[in-house]
Amino acid sequence: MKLQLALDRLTRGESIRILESVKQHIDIIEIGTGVIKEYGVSIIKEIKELYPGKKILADMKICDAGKYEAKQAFTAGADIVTVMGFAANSTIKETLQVAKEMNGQIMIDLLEIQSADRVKELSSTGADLVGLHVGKDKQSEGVFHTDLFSLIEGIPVQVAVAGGINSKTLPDIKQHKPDIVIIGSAITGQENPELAANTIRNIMEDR
Ligand SMILES: O=C(CO)[C@H](O)[C@H](O)COP(=O)(O)O
Repeated sequence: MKLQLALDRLTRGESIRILESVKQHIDIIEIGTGVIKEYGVSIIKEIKELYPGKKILADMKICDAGKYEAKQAFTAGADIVTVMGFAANSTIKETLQVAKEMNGQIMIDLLEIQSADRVKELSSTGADLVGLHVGKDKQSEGVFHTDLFSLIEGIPVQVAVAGGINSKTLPDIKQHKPDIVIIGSAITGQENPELAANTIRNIMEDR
């Protein structure tokens, strides 16, 4: 199980300060959609250069023009790029093709996808990593719940989980053995992000 730190709604300086304090606890650095919109894809390049040993996920949330936008992120140094599950199959396939050519991977964000048939269809494109995700705005109705795992049951995909996950909800989520746990605010929004990341890592590792 890998820990992905989501850098959302942060400045460049805040992102780097937090990364410096939590780097020993995390496996994947997610550069959030809003951060990329604020600074452009150059922020991907900058963070990859600062942390060459970490995988970088660029949360591009691609929903169209897949080839062009995936290329932008991979060229800047992303290892994984997100594409939305509601995008056209042609977008998914083109993004996947670029990932293969550029030695990268795509994560299909299942935000608002409610049909397992759609997940099967997505998996049949050859994509092998999906994200079960409760969006920031929808978190006011409830954060990530383990019921969401039913969406991928029996489908041969690796799974990431995201959406308001914290040290209290993680133990239940862990029982479902997700491949990647994505955590943003429960680390970046804390007074002591290092302590928060350490606590989460300890739960993940049964320490
Ligand atoms: O993709 C995202 C928002 O679209 C976030 O990265 C993801 O939801 C994790 O952040 P948080 O733990 O704060 O919910």
